[in-house]
Amino acid sequence: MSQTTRLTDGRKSFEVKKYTFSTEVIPRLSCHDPECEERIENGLPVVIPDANLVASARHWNLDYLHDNIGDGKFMTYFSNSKKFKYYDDKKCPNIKSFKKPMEQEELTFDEFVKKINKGKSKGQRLYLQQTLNETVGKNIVSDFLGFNWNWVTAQQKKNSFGPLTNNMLLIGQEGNITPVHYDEQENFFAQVYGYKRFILFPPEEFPNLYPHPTYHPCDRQSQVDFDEPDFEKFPKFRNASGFETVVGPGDVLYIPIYWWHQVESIPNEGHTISVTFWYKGRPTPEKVTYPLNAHQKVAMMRNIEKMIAQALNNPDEVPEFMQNMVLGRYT
Ligand SMILES: CC[C@@H](CC(=O)C(=O)O)C(=O)O
Ligand SMILES: [Zn+2]
Repeated sequence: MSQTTRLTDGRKSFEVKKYTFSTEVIPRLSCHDPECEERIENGLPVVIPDANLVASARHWNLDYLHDNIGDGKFMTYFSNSKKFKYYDDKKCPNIKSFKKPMEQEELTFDEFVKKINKGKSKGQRLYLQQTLNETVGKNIVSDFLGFNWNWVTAQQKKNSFGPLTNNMLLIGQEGNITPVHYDEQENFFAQVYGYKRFILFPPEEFPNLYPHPTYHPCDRQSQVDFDEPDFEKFPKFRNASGFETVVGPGDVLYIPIYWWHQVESIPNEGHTISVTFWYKGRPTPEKVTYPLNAHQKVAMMRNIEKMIAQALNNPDEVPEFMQNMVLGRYT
């Protein structure tokens, strides 16, 4: 059994897997604490235990959702391992050798619950990840309208976030892992039921986490397997250093745009229910100030990669082109 370490959500403590990198604890601050506001304003992660963002959903569990969520379809991912590494279906043709790390299917909630029980016997794991939409039943609509929109909208405004893009409902089995990746949106992650471990890395850690190329189906995902890191291929991963926490029912974690995160439904703690609040990033400032910060540089690298891939008009030519451009020349 690999080494373990202990983490707490401020109420319970959990034994979790110890990885090769060091981490610091993400601060847990009241929404009334000026430091909490400052961290959000400065694009730093913070756990907020008392925002009551999804207090109106505190009664959500699988039975209640099953009886009230309606007969809509829910995107569900299937994995034969604990990992659910996201991929963009539209980019699969770019990498001929790409093997999908998981399967996906749209299920009714009833089918989802039935498959969870059936999957257990076949060693298959499920992860429901669906944007909440108008198909949900009236009780869920009422719970949704009861979210603390005053608080989260005030955060959006005072931090000049862009529009709310969506609220995704996430229902995972204990032990499920979303491998480390970054998103191009601001996120107030609300934990409704169960416990999730979050490991975060700032955008500055880009060189240590080796994301797939932008045209790859796993764009924004790290190539490094935290369980069996290939230090030959990814030597700088030895320098990785992050932050972590556990979120429990009622907690909100602010995940700043471009911050890497790995999410684990803590083993043996039952299933998890979460709701994301994703917002477009702040508008690009009129006047650029120097030096550029890390996430501006990530955005630049992404744009350059996309431009080169488009200009070459052949993903297979990009690796050689990029290597010819930098190897041995920028030492
Ligand atoms: C999308 C799944 C993931 C959350 C996440 O990556 C995010 O909210 O950005 C998780 O909870 O497993
Ligand atoms: Zn994410």
